Order: sequence, then C-alpha cells, then structure tokens
Amino acid sequence: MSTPAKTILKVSDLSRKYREDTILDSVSFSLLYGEILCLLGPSGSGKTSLLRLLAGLDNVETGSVLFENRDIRSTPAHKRQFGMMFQEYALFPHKNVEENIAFGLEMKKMESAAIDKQVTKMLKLVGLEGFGHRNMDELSGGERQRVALARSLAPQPRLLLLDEPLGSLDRTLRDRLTAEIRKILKLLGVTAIFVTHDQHEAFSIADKIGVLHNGRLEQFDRPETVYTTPANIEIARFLGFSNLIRGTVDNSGTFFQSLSGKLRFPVNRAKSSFRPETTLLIRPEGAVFRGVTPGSRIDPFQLCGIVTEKSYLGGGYRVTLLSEDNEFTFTLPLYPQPPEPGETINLTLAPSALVCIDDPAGG
Ligand SMILES: Nc1ncnc2c1ncn2[C@@H]1O[C@H](COP(=O)(O)OP(=O)(O)OP(=O)(O)O)[C@@H](O)[C@H]1O
Repeated sequence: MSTPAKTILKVSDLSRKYREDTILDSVSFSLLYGEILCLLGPSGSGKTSLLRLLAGLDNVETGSVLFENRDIRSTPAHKRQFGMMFQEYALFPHKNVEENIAFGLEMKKMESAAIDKQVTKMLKLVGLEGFGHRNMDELSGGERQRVALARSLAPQPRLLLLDEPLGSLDRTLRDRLTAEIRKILKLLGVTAIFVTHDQHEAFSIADKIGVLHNGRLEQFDRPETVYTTPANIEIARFLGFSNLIRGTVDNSGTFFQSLSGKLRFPVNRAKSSFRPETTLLIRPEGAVFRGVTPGSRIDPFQLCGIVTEKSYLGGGYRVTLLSEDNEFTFTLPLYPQPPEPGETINLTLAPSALVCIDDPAGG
C-alpha cells in the first residue's frame, strides 16, 4: 500500500493590503511534497505579491503560512532555504557560468571541492556541460535561463519559487524549456511554485493550478479540472473560452437559452446546483463536422449554423459559426475537409463539451 502524500506547505487566509487596496484576499491552499503549483491569472491579480509573501520578501499581515508544519511568518527570507528564480535576480554579468551557479553554495560556506562537484552536477542536469567557463554575453537567452535554473537549484532548496522565469523568451523556446524544467524538477523531486500569466505554460508544467483574480484564489485544482470545468465565468474567459450562453436548466436536465429559448441541449449538471440559472460553456474542441446538408434536428447534440470565418491554425482550423443569433468558435481538425465561409453546416457536440458554469452572482 502506498503511503499518502504529505503536505509541505499550508497557506491559510492570507491577505495583503497596500493602503486601502486589497491585493490578496483570504488566500488558502496546501501543497504536497514534490508538487509543482502554477499560479495563473491576469496582470495585477496578485501572483507576484503571493510569491513574495511566501519567499519572505514581504511581511504577512493577516493569515498563516506553515512550511513543514512550522510557522515561517517571522523567518527571514535568507533563512527559509527557498530557491528563487525571479527576473529581478538577474545573473551576475561579470561572473562566468560556473561562478554564477556556485554563488549560492559559496554563500552557504560550502567547501570548494563540494562546490565544484555540485556545479558539475548542475551543469549536466540543465544540459550545459562544457559551458562552465563561458561569460553571460556568450550565451543565448535559453542558455541563460538554464544557468538561472541551475543557480537556483544548486543549494538544494526546500521550495523553489519561480516568477515568470521564461517571460523574455519566444514561444518555441518557452515550450521547450517549460518541458525541460518540469522534467528536471520531477527528477530532483523539488516542490515548486511557478508564476505565469501564460495558460499554455501553466497547463504544461503544473500538477496543480491556482487561478488568481482580483487577489482571490478562485480555483485550485488539477490542470485538467481547471480546463474542463472552470469554476466561474471570469476563469472561463481568462482561459480563452468564448462560447458562453446564459440560460436555465429544467428538471429533466435540458438547458434552454435565455430569452429566445432557441438553443437547447441535454446537460449533465452538478447535483448540488439548486438554481436553474446557469451559463453554458461549449468547449471549442468538442465539435465534429457532419456535413453541409442541413437536416432536421433529430440529434439533441446537433448545432446548425452558417460559417462566417475560417482560419488556419497549423494543426487544424478555427471556424466561426453563426447559429440562432449566437456566434460560436470551434477548432476543427484538418480532416475531414472543413467547411467554407458561407456554407450552412451541421456540427455534433460531444456531451462532455457542454459544461454548466454556475455563477453564484448570477453572471
Ligand atoms: N509595493 C506595492 N505598493 C502598492 N501596490 C502594489 C505593490 N506591489 C504590488 N502592488 C499592486 O498589487 C496588485 C497585484 O500586483 P502583482 O504584482 O502581485 O500582480 P501580478 O498578478 O503578479 O501581475 P503581473 O502578471 O503583471 O506581474 C497590483 O494592482 C499592483 O499594482
């Protein structure tokens, strides 16, 4: 029988104000040993502020932070033994690669033989063997980020905090380094908190995602759960979903669009919901193109409409459909041949692509 995973970090009711503005509002979550948490949210949502409180770079005014069951609120940053990969802690331009990686080890007053051994290990880990004597201006952007990662991992931190570490890199390099960082952190078993406003990056690196909005932690879940069932409409919009329609669900589990009532679909709504009002999210990848002959609506999951736009995405097409005065966007695969603008088409929606988002405020 496997032993249950243990909690390494427990944050409870953490709040922070700057003058009258509430920057963090009663944030609570727990993290297990070895987990990678991604804090995701729009600009100004409080991601960096939360990371700074955890790092000890800012004082906790309200709430508690337990690390390995110990209250660390009064432990100074340098005594927490957390690694940091922040933009503001840039690499030292006058030191070479080895010297940069060795920095934290020298601060710990390690013996030079042990430092050399650890630096060699880190260079190998981040794929920079043979780069030890290079200067910073002899490295590409991606190589510099690898040095920064090696520098923050070298002292074997108890928790690694990363704030937009790949922010300055282009998309392709970001994707590659995100995968590499995850592999390295998992190999070492390091617990990490990674801040980003890039959902693509968050989904590919995280074990857990915390979505911040206006200082509140609005959802804390596995990436698949956040993507398939966003907790509210703001999160759905932040994740880029636009097929959102207001309506009500009747006792038999049928969704009716508000006002017109023209669109209706069977939905699988959470048993706990007691209000009939909801917002239906139709996930963009959940449609199958059935052809251009408009037929009678026998299939309850059928959606008929006119294609108004089509754009090529590389691995598929983005198609905009006008249906009963609603504009929907779907991603369709390359095959079968997708429809053309102007055509009236039928799509069949996967039942799991229809998600009811119950907004307590009523949307
Ligand atoms: N020292 C400070 N004094 C006053 N306001 C601050 C201070 N630091 C942050 N804020 C405010 O707190 C809010 C949250 O900032 P924070 O940097 O945590 O957001 P973020 O989610 O990390 O944003 P971004 O993605 O743009 O980095 C912002 O409105 C910001 O202006």
